[in-house]
Parts: sequence; C-alpha cells; structure tokens
Amino acid sequence: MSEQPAADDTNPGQDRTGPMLDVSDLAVSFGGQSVVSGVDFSVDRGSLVGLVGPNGAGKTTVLRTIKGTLDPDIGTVRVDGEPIHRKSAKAVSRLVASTPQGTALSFDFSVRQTVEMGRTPHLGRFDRMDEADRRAVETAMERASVTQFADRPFTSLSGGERQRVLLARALAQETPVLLLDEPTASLDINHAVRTLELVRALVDDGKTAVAAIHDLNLAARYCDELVLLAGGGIRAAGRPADVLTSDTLGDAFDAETLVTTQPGTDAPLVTPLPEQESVARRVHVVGTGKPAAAAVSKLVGAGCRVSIGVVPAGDMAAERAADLDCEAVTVPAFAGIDDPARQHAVDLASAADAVVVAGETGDGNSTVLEAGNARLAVETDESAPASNARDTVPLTALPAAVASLPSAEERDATRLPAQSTTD
Ligand SMILES: Nc1ncnc2c1ncn2[C@@H]1O[C@H](COP(=O)(O)OP(=O)(O)OP(=O)(O)O)[C@@H](O)[C@H]1O
Repeated sequence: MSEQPAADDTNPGQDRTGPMLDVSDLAVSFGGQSVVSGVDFSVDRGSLVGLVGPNGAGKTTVLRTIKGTLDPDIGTVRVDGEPIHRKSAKAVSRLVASTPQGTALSFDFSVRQTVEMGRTPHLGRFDRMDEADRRAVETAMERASVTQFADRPFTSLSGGERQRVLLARALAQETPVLLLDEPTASLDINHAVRTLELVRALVDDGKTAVAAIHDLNLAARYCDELVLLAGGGIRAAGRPADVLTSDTLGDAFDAETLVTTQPGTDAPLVTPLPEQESVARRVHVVGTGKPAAAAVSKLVGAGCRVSIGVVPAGDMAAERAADLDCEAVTVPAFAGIDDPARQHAVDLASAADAVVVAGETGDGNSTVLEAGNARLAVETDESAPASNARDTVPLTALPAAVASLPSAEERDATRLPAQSTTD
C-alpha cells in the first residue's frame, strides 16, 4: 500500500510558480579540497538541463549534492521552492529520483525486484505493494523497454541493459525531478538515442530533469539548456548554441573544435579537431576588408599557401595579401570585375584545396565561388554569413577546419572516372 506523504513533503503541484529545481551558490569540497564553488542554476518545470564538462569537473558531485547524498560547504538546493536539507531522506526520495553513473550492484535481485525498489519511498517499512505500486513498476519497465528482462537476474544483463533497468527504477519512483548521471554511457547509439528520446518525452510530459552527459552532440540535441562545468565552477550556461562555442569549448576542454549545426535541427554539432602543427593546404580566399584580411593572416600563420581574389586594389585584404607574399587577383577599385581577372581567380579557386569566404564577396565573384572545392565561411560580426558556404566556422578554428577537409588531390582520386562513350 502506498504511504501517505509525510508532513514535511511538499506537494509539487503544477500550479506553483518558480523553478522546480534551484541550485544556489553551491560549493563542495572533499577533505578541504574544493571541487566546485559558486554553482548557481535553476531548472524550470518540464525542462531538461544537461550538465557537461571535462572529466573531473564535478558533474557527479553536483548531482549527488542536489539529491542530498553530499552536503555542500555552502549553498542551497531547493526543490519546488523548499530547501532539501530541511527534508527527511524519504521525503527527498519522493521528489528526486536518480540513476547512478555505474551499474555495478552487488546483490542479485531480478530486474522486476530491482525496479520495485523504486517504490520504497512510497511504502512503509513493512508495507506490501498494492495494485498502484505494481502498475507503476510495470509502466516504468515498459517505458524503459526492459519488460522482456523482468525475471532475469540484474547481474546477468549487459551494461547497457542494466542502465535501462536503473532508469526504470527511477521512473517507478514517480518523482517530479529526475537526475541522470551519464544515462547513455554504456549504450549503443540506437539505445542512447532511444533513452534520450524517452527522457525528452518524460520532460515534455512535465518532469524536470538534469542529466550529466559526456556526448556534447546528444546533450545539445536533447537538452533545453546546458550548464558547462570546468575549472571548479560554471564556465557557461544557457541554450546549447550559446554554451557550445569553439571559444568556450577551447577554454573548458583545452581542445580545438569545429562547431557547426546538426542536420535538420538548430542544435550545435561539435567536432573535435586534431591539433595542427602546420596546415599544408592551398586555400583561396574570396572576400574583402577586415574579415578577409584576418582570414589571410590566420591561414598564412598556420602554414597554408594562400591566394585571394577577385578583390579591389587598395582593399585591406589585398594589402594584407601583398604584405604576406600571397597571390592576389585585383581589379581597380570601383571598376567591376573583368573577365581575365575572374578567370584567373577561378583557376586559383579550382586548384585550391579549400575556398574560404570571409566578409563581403561582391556579386562578380559568384563564378569564383562556384569553381571552388569545399567551401568554408568565416564567422564575422559585420555581416550575414556568406551565401553558399558549406560550413561557417569561427576564425580561430579556420586552420583546423581547413585541415579536416580532404585535399584537392584526395578529392580527385575518389572522384568516379567519367564513363567512356567509346566502350
Ligand atoms: N569521495 C571523493 N573523495 C575525494 N575526491 C573526490 C571524491 N569524489 C569525487 N572526487 C573528486 O572530485 C572531482 C570531481 O569529481 P566528479 O566525479 O564529480 O567529476 P565528473 O565531472 O563527474 O567527472 P567524470 O566526467 O569523469 O565522471 C574529481 O577530481 C574527483 O577526483
């Protein structure tokens, strides 16, 4: 029989206002060694926040503190407006369910018995489960797709199957808040996506969830907001596209990344790039002004052989190219682009490994852009991203982005030979 809520239970009604979960100025240390401090974020009802960050940044520590397993040095965690430290462990368990990072359980219960443990906060010590409890267990097993394992010993399951059982246990707890520590860690891509689709569906139905997720692209795709932990605190927080920028990731993970967009969504797509000593690529730049000049400098600095054009003589980018001994196809200012200049630039673009668009290109350069292989655009704050570019990258990531593309020779080698008509 399900126990009545204790006196210190809040009733997390949907009509309450304010965030469902509020973490305020949290600091946690182990043996006097600070792990995180100044951790401040809140999670709205019916939303999913992803905790991301490098190994050891404190994601698990923050999750454990939220559910009350660890006491913070300072700071408060409120669930539905109530500080959790004022509540009994059982009362907290009626509000917050969690799945652990590891899946090692030493006891050998069946899967159903393991999921039934999720009902503990709703039962008195010697109570038996009633019909409603059993229904909650069956529903949780179905939602996590583990019903087919119900009678198997938990320890006989694979790591990924165990992870889904532990999610089912958390669902059986029927709490308004769900904390997930690496819910997809040992899952194959199909089950990882299905698990996050399930979490998303639960959140869309009104649950509030925080999940530590290593895979930044899955986090970006499924979370409403991200909190990036690094260096002992929050490095960035907000919408995935605002948090997962090349600069922020460079600081937090000490890694060069290319950030583009996941196909069919507006979620960012993070591609880690190898560290580049020297980028031995031929690059043709199309553009003018400061953005094009900066791109030329960046590429030359990275070891690329750079050409530019067509560009008006006297333009900042043309002068920069001249200073750096790069070939520049120029026409007199305000004269328009003539055919020989255009053809010369088309030849350079066709022979280059990559064409980089930076700043204004001018209509007359459209043939040059079409001639070029693997087009990249440099992000500028001056104007809209150049049209027809395949990917837009920040200036800092430009050399690595160029290096990640196949060279012109590699591309030619993989091109299918033209079919002979004489055969
Ligand atoms: N019980 C403990 N005693 C001492 N130090 C600890 C303890 N638990 C965690 N730490 C330390 O706290 C830091 C944060 O650990 P935590 O597990 O929270 O990081 P994380 O971001 O979850 O890492 P990962 O991505 O590797 O899972 C680490 O340096 C870790 O060694």
